[in-house]
Amino acid sequence: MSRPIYLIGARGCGKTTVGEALSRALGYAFRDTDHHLQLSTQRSVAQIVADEGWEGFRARETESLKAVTAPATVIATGGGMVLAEYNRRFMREHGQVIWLSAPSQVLAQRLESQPEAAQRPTLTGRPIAEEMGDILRERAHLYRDAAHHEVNAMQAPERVVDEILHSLSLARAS
Ligand SMILES: Nc1ncnc2c1ncn2[C@@H]1O[C@H](COP(=O)(O)OP(=O)(O)OP(=O)(O)O)[C@@H](O)[C@H]1O
Ligand SMILES: O=C(O)C1=C[C@@H](O)[C@@H](O)[C@H](O)C1
Ligand SMILES: [Mg+2]
Repeated sequence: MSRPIYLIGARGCGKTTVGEALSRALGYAFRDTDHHLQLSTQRSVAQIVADEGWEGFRARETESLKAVTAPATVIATGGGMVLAEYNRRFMREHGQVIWLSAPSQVLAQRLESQPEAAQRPTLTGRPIAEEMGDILRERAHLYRDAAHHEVNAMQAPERVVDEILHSLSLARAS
């Protein structure tokens, strides 16, 4: 059975972009936890947070992770999926976990050119470049702990896909 592949990392690291390409390369399905939540609640992240707070959003995010988990599926996770220990353990136990890693300045530049504020409401109230620095300082160890493999997300998306495929074949051979 082909175990799911979970892509983790901060906002803007390319989980959705790379995940779609990786799923095509493998002939896998593609799911996205933020998108699943949006469809199942008919609300954006910003609306859920306004209605239920971040705590409510995080609880729904865990349900979304479980709902999309299936064999032969590439799963793009929300940037904060690793905050809960339950989610980190769930992903490691159910599949292969890949961290798309890039410096905060690169992430901030990408997000500035495509903000999508309804899906990415501010986490700290600070300007985006500062926020991404704070978020990576807080979360880098969680991404590292959750991941089976760390991949350089500053390369072109097709190179990122190749590096993931390489990591996975090494993982299978060992
Ligand atoms: N490897 C890459 N090189 C250059 N630009 C990229 C790369 N990956 C993604 N991008 C661009 O960065 C932006 C964010 O990408 P994407 O939406 O895939 O990130 P994400 O990790 O899914 O973010 P979120 O956690 O908010 O869902 C998009 O404009 C996308 O085109
Ligand atoms: O980094 C985060 O905490 C988030 C990232 C997005 O994918 C969404 O899940 C939401 O905006 C929260
Ligand atoms: Mg995404």
